[in-house]
Amino acid sequence: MKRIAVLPEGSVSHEAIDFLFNGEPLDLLHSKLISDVFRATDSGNAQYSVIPIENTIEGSVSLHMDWLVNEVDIPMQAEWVYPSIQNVIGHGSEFKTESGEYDFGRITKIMSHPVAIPQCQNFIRLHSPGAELEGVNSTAEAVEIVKKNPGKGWVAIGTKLAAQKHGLDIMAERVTDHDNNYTRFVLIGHEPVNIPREPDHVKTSLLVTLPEDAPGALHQVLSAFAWRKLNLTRLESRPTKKRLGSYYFYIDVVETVDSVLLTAAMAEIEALNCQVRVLGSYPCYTYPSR
Ligand SMILES: O=C(O)C(=O)C[C@]1(C(=O)O)C=C[C@@H](O)C=C1
Repeated sequence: MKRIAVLPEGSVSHEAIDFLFNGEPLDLLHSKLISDVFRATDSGNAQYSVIPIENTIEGSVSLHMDWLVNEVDIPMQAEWVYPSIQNVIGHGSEFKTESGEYDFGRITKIMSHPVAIPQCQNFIRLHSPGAELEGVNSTAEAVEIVKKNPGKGWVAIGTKLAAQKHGLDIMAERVTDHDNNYTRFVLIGHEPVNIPREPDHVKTSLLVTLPEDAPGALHQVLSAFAWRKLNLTRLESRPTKKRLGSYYFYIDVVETVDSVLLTAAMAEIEALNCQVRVLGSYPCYTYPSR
């Protein structure tokens, strides 16, 4: 059985891992902190770790991207896109009016993962503008804290799975600003993973560092992909953290690192005095739209 490190039971990450492995029995090692999820595979405690890296509404989860690049050296082995369906969860009786409706104006505090709170801005602004917002380690942790603190007017934004686990009420369903709210997850590990399903495509993630003060260097890097008609699906700059104004470029290419075209493009980029690091070459899966 595969041993996989993932955020706590009832987190979006936990829901998402089931989809990737299609219900295959897994030995899940739940960790409260994403840093421990990373460390579990780094230390050999788990074979793989589940890492959320991008969200439709919030964009890159920068902290997780930075960990992938700077704190560990574990290749990406699979990617999948899964809907982040968020709900308002609490002790419903605290907010019920005489007519049996929920009065969201009575909410004093909304807790969730810092990536999940901005996904629900419209709902919060409209229904609970006075509520305090508090970011915690995961949506699942938020639900657990709310469960342990009845009578304070606190609610969590999280999954139905977490509400069920803690026996709390779902006071409002699907409260994200956009219905098409998806999260991109990667599975990192030292061995390729066997997923008995055809992928939608295969992708390679590269980290490219340009030579200093070289005008047009990024243009030349992009040309190496462009004239080979290699399809880029992501281009993002992140600070190298070495000095202000110094960046690396995170590039996703729909192609495997074994392809002649991609290997040639990488050689061309290296010949431009750029550093190229392969973060992984892996199959990608998408959750069928609902
Ligand atoms: O807190 C969770 O439930 C997570 O799985 C983490 C995470 C993230 O880090 O982006 C994953 C997806 C959600 O959209 C919000 C939070």
